[in-house]
Amino acid sequence: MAHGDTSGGFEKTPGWLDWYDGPATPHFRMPAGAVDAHCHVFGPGAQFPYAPERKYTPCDASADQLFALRDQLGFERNVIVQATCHGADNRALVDALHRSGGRARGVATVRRDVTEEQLAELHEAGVRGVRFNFVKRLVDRVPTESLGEIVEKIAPLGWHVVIYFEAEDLPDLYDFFSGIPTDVVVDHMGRPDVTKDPDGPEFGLFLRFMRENPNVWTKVSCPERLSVTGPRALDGEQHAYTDVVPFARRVVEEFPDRVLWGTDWPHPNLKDHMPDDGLLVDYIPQIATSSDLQQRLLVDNPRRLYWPEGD
Ligand SMILES: O=C(O)c1cc(C(=O)O)oc(=O)c1
Repeated sequence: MAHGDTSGGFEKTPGWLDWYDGPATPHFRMPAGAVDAHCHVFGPGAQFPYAPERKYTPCDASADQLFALRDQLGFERNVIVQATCHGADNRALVDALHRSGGRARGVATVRRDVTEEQLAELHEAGVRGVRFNFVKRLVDRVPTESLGEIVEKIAPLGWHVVIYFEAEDLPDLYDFFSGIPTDVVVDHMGRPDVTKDPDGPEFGLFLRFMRENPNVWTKVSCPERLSVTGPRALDGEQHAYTDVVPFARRVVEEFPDRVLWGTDWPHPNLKDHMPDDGLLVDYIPQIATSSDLQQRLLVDNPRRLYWPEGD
């Protein structure tokens, strides 16, 4: 089977782009102990079926393939985030965590009726957070009251909440997000429209959200998703996605202790290209321009959040 096929009788969403096979070895020298703090596993569908309520059907992307990429890129650890194509069935995630030998932590999706026993099992496997998704093309909206109940259940475990939303929805969600008492991690900088001014009101609201809420962190990830003018991380490009750089650099410099970075492998739902993950790693020094900022972004911050107990 080719790397990107989907097993178990599932048919990929038409136009699906498979993850990039044989990525370049990055030029960027990763600091020791670096964490890829946002990546996913898909299936394999034959073993871990995709959820009936999913909005897309991906190619398979297994834990072993993820760990091979980790080694190739020079990361030591992963934070694996439950992908929406698996709904609240966390079995593929938990299996990947078990296979990682302690080198991965997880962020799960749970429903309001999740039990203490189920949460304890997830914790034992290495889960340290739950993900709330507000991107309409990915999930049906869950009422914020239900999410509030979930927060009450996970807070005693010391978990945090990962939120995924688009910039235009922040004004409506601002108060709900600001009321979450645990740590909060925003996926992909709240998806700014990078054709707008980084000093303008839209990104300004996101920066204000981070300033006003010291418990809020963000992943400065996914330039390949946010970029409009590129250039793309392909064919040896060493300065990819320059249109996203001013946004990410701004966040890294103002909040150096509350930023994380991840590959987002296997890059669900990209429409126009699939990046070479080696060249995507070479984007990092454009946004974290000193070894001190790189150390915090890639090592110190993710370890504080996901391995606070130390090694
Ligand atoms: O923008 C996306 O399509 C996307 C989807 C998912 C997911 O399906 O979980 O996760 C991401 O981080 C990004």
